[in-house]
Amino acid sequence: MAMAAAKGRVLPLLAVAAALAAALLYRAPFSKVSGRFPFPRYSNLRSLLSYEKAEENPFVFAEPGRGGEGRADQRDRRRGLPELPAPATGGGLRHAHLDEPGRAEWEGFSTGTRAAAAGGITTLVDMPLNSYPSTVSEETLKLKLDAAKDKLHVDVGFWGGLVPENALNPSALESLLNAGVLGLKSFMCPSGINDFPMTNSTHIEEGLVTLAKYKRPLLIHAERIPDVQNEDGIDGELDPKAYTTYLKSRPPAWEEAAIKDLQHAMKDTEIGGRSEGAHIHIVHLSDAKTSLGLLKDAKQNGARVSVETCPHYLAFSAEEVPDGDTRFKCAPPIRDSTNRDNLWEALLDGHIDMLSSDHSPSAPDLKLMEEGNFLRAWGGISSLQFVLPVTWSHGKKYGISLNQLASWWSERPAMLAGLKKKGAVLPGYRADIVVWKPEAQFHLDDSHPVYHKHRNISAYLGKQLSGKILSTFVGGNLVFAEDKHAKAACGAPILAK
Ligand SMILES: NC(=O)N[C@H]1NC(=O)NC1=O
Repeated sequence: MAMAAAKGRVLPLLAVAAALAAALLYRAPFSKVSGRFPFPRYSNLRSLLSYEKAEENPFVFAEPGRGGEGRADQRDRRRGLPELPAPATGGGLRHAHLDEPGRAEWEGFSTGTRAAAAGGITTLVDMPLNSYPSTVSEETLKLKLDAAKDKLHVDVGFWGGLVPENALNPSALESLLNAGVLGLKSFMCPSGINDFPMTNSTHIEEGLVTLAKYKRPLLIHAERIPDVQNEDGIDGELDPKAYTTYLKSRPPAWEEAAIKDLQHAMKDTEIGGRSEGAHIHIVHLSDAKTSLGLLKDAKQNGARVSVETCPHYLAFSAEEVPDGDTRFKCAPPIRDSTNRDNLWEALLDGHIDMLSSDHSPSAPDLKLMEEGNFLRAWGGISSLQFVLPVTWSHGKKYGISLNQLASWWSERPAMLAGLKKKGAVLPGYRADIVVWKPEAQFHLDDSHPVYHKHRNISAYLGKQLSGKILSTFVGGNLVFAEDKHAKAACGAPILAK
């Protein structure tokens, strides 16, 4: 698609040209991370390029002789945006449930990637569950690729599933990894989807041995039903519409129990351990107390472990979730405001390594919005299009910088997924860029375009946010600008080699 479409009246508004992962001015604060982050490769990266700085620093994307001049065209830059030569790079990256094939009525490759493009996201990694069948074998990955054909508006990689059926079978896992999944994902509690059963610590420890050979990560949903439930646990008398009931049904003890169970597996990833070279990544941490403390200790002891949290844990608090409003139901749950502040602190201190959307929509009827039953409704937040402005809008109160945002949303997720040509603006990298106006406010009212399949199940509707996406480039192609998508779906599937 022609770059010429990027020019015109949008571009003088350019405030920040941010490859969300990339940077020309930034040193990632790895020194502040407790323990070692498993991939210190980008420790001298420079990040966001502000419009003002773009005047001083030519916007260099390509190596000379590789599809461009290697620097911005002067005339184009005066108009606000450099002409982007083809093999450049950067990229905001999120993991999300796109639900196709099999549950396309929940989301889909076309709707999900259009929402991503509109939200300034250039790369997604699709979760292995909520689609049917789950992505647990070479054959089921092939079904994913077939379902995604000609539907991708941004680049999409795939996590595979670690489930009891393949976990103890190294050749099955190898065939899935050889087919190109970027890593594996497993659950330590029921996943909500019958065809994606949970794993125990033996499955995880064995799976890690195979993953170590491939140097690809295992993402873990770390909640486990404790052997002994606390007396505060749910009993039949409590009102299922009350958010406090849901909170009691899924206390921090679930996250703690899972992480305690993983201690042996984490130790195995240390130098000299049985699965040295493997990497455990804890998805969507909510408990900022004991669970986070256990992870800090494991990192400090040399385990190869990282952890993410999600915008919904940073934007909302239990106190403000209205009773019966199941749009806010997710697992683990959104906890109280002190916990939220502690998550921000841990993110800023480097104890939480990165962010992820965990966009997990369903068909609206499964959210039981009329009944308002928190115990029976689908658990999952629908958010993909909004995660960048949400994090920015809320993070400003905690003093975050644009460069930190780029690190949490792009550099580190790209490292986790092993995407060597994404996550930075560097010669030879894919030209993945979002152009946005961080200070521009907008209201997510009924007239605001939403590209997810089901707008009404998102807890962010009605909120005032700041950070308007002006345009999104994927691999040098302008995929979204002036509230419109490119006609062609020019995103690419990403397979590990
Ligand atoms: N199955 C599924 O998408 N589960 C997700 N939903 C959620 O709230 N947490 C999850 O892991």
